[in-house]
Amino acid sequence: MLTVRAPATSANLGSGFDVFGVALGTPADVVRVERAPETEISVTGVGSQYIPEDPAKNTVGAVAEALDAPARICIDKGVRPSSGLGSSAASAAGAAVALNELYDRGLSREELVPIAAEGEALVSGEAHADNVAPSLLGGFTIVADGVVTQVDASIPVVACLPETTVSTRDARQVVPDRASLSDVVDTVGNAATLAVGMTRNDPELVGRGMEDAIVTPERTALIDGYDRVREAALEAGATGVTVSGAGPGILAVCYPSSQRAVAGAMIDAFDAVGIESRAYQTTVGEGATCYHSQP
Ligand SMILES: Nc1ncnc2c1ncn2[C@@H]1O[C@H](COP(=O)(O)OP(=O)(O)OP(=O)(O)O)[C@@H](O)[C@H]1O
Ligand SMILES: N[C@@H](CCO)C(=O)O
Repeated sequence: MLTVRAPATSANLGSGFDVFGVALGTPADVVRVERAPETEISVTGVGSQYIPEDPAKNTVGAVAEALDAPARICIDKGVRPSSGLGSSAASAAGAAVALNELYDRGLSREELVPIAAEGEALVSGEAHADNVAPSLLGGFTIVADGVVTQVDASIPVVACLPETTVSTRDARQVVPDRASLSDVVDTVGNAATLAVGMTRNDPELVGRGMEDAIVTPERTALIDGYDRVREAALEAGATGVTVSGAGPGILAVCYPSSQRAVAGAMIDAFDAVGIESRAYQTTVGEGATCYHSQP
């Protein structure tokens, strides 16, 4: 039995739609695998009742198929599905690392990115890799034209998850297919600012660079309480706030000294509109870790 911990991730970061992603210190999925004649999947943990165990419908089934690596796969979900924290991607990334090891396929983490992205194609209709890349590689990742660039980063964040859910498939329907030149110019400027901020571990630059006037405004309309939560986080000291992935999770960047206040303000703001939520106070962290192996 071989065990892999694969972290939650936050994709887009506002200005980097389908391009940027970060690995989060917490939460994470734990994926255990052992060789079997055919793939069998069992799922426990947060939201497991909503996750299919049929290999044709689970992201890890798509990964086992792509690696030609049938296995008994146990997923212990720490990342709630349809939350915006890359739940489907965490399982896929964990399975990719575990099965690559189990079957001695010898693929690098970069080579596993398109394989894990097959799982995303299964659930959202598109093999976008902006969640699987940081879950596999850690830190901050840029996926551009199929090529992944990674930098280690250590930025404090608060990921606040309301009890509501938004499916990525639905949230992709509201993405506009056109943008004005001035919005594109602003977004390029913000994305560049954010990327430099990651290389400098600078929460101010990262927070400022998350602004986006193209995709995010359409997505926030799907999240009850978004404007109130964003305002509350900024007032409590966040340097930037945006939708995490396809939502409904909301990501705030901050300095360590204001992390606790930001988390409390976000929970209170959701509470004020009658929505329960939980906040992860964490930092941009490591990629999937293979931490236990037994014969
Ligand atoms: N191993 C898995 N883990 C989680 N969800 C899975 C898994 N396999 C299939 N799914 C399905 O994928 C959907 C959740 O994926 P979705 O992309 O909508 O959410 P997410 O991964 O939490 O969010 P985001 O990609 O916005 O960060 C659910 O319908 C769920 O049943
Ligand atoms: N880039 C993807 C991430 C969510 O899986 C989206 O926003 O649709």
